[in-house]
Amino acid sequence: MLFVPDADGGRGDWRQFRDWLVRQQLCGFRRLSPGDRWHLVHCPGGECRDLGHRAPGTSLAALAPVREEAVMLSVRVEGVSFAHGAQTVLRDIHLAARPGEFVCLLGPSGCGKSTLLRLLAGLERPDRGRILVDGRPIKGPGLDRAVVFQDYSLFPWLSAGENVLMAVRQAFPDRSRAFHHETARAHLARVHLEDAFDKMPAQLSGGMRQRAAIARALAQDAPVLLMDEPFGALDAVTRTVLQDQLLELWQGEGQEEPQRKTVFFVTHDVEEALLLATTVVVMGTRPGTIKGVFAIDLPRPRVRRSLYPTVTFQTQRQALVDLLHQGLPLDADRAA
Ligand SMILES: Nc1ncnc2c1ncn2[C@@H]1O[C@H](COP(=O)(O)OP(=O)(O)OP(=O)(O)O)[C@@H](O)[C@H]1O
Repeated sequence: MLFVPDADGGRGDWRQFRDWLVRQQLCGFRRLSPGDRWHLVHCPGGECRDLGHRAPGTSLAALAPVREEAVMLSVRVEGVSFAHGAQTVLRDIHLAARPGEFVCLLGPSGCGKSTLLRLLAGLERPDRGRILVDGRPIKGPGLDRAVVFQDYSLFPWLSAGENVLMAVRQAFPDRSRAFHHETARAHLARVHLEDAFDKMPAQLSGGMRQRAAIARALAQDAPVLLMDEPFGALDAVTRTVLQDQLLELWQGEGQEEPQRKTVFFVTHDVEEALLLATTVVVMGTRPGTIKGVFAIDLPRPRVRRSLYPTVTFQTQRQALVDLLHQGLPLDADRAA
């Protein structure tokens, strides 16, 4: 399942090839009608041309001259490098995500996952390269991107409900007070916190705080959701419950990917990445670079009890673990 394009440009399984082309910003994709096969769409000068269905093994050579803007890209990271003082943290990162893609950034501690997320959030600025959201270069934090961190995601001086209300007011400044309250309550109910509107963050458990933080992020109504190890500080049981709830919320937004939010989710947990992601980006360290990109074709809805024992899951898990440990002073077999 691992697909790292070879030097002469990507042969292999069609879906992997398709995803790779999108990531290289050579093409965009769309369904021409519901239930249709995916078609490759090439947009010279903004005018879309349907290149039809491409068979497995299509050579990139035939498409190599196609370098125009890709359609349907939600987020694009173009040649981003970043340093903290003399320490280069990220070097020449290229990434692209379609609307509704769930991208897990997976990598060892210190490889720059959180830094990349902070750059996507606009909390840091790249030293080189740029990041585009919906085709526009970002210049700082914006309402088009909601962020959930491992901690500190709620304002401690506001109740859970007021935290969510604040986001609703920002997203819908022209709507009525009643609408704001109703929407905030509805978002809390989506994460099963209907009774916590008046509770202060300090009165909530870690899992409840993160659910409230997710409710606040969803209330922002942003097309892009950035999550930095949101369940990292939680116990194993709460973590699995929240993973499932996050999947439900994300999938509940629509049957087709473009109707869902584009999610970037930082984790160092391989199983979490496989459970959640449509795409896993594996990062390497010193300095942070991208080692490989996996398109995760596991069926949805993903139910861990039936998914984990399958050969496909185990094979993909092992491939990710091997790639993660490549070049690290660890024995991959023992680490698995
Ligand atoms: N504010 C800072 N000042 C200086 N160096 C920093 C700062 N923040 C992060 N770094 C360094 O940048 C590198 C990448 O850090 P980052 O937190 O992005 O990694 P990470 O992959 O998210 O790690 P982890 O999984 O442990 O959270 C690390 O070497 C870290 O020490």
